Amino acid sequence: TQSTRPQRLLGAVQKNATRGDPRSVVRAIDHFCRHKEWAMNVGDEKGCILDSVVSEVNPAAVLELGTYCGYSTVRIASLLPPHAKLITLEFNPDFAAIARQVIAWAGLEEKVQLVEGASGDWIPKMKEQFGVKTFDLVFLDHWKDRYLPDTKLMEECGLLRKGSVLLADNVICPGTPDYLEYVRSSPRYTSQYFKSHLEYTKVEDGLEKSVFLG
Ligand SMILES: CNc1ncnc2c1ncn2[C@@H]1O[C@H](/C=C/CNC(=O)c2cc(-c3ccc(F)cc3)cc(O)c2O)[C@H](F)[C@H]1O
Ligand SMILES: [Mg+2]
Repeated sequence: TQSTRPQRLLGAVQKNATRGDPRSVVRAIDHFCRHKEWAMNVGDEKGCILDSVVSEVNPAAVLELGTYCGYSTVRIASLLPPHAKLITLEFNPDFAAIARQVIAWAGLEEKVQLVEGASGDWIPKMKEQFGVKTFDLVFLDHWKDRYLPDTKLMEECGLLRKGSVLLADNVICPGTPDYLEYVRSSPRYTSQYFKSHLEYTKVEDGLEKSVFLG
């Protein structure tokens, strides 16, 4: 039977990356996506911006919406201080299964909790289920029309504190117009656009960094 693209991406990691070496896992995925098959990972160019924001925030609690194959999960988790935790939500069981193996190959299982389910169902349960108070950093990279409703849900559930950072992928391509309008016009956020390119292409895209003001 035919393999799927995520399965072939995992194969490239197992073939070309060193177990326990997150950077080699990131490099193997980027090489696969640039030279073999494009896939919707945040990629190396936007990934450097992601890395700099993670390092600046130095978060103890991170939420990622949309794990896919775990590329950004590995990038973020590899930069976390000891005892910091990354919770990543993925509702497609096939993607979740691949991501678990990518995260394991990187040796980052201790820092990552992959939750199989929908953000809308799990965001309201974060406190009771995972003992989370608030998130220091949220990386949004799931369905683009869900960025805004899920942000409002996180606000309502008290998961954001003064200074919490939201970092959103794809605000230009495919685009998240309602989310962008909201974080840029709301007095409760200060927003900054990091211009870049759609992963592995020359098409414009970028990340929006929004700090919640409480
Ligand atoms: C809605 N709640 C969810 N809860 C848990 N997991 C979820 C939820 N929603 C989706 N997922 C999960 O999160 C992932 C979804 C990622 C979506 N990403 C994109 O579409 C996306 C698209 C492009 C793109 C650009 C140009 C072009 F020509 C073609 C594609 C580039 C990008 O960087 C992207 O991130 C996963 F697939 C889904 O199961
Ligand atoms: Mg993306």
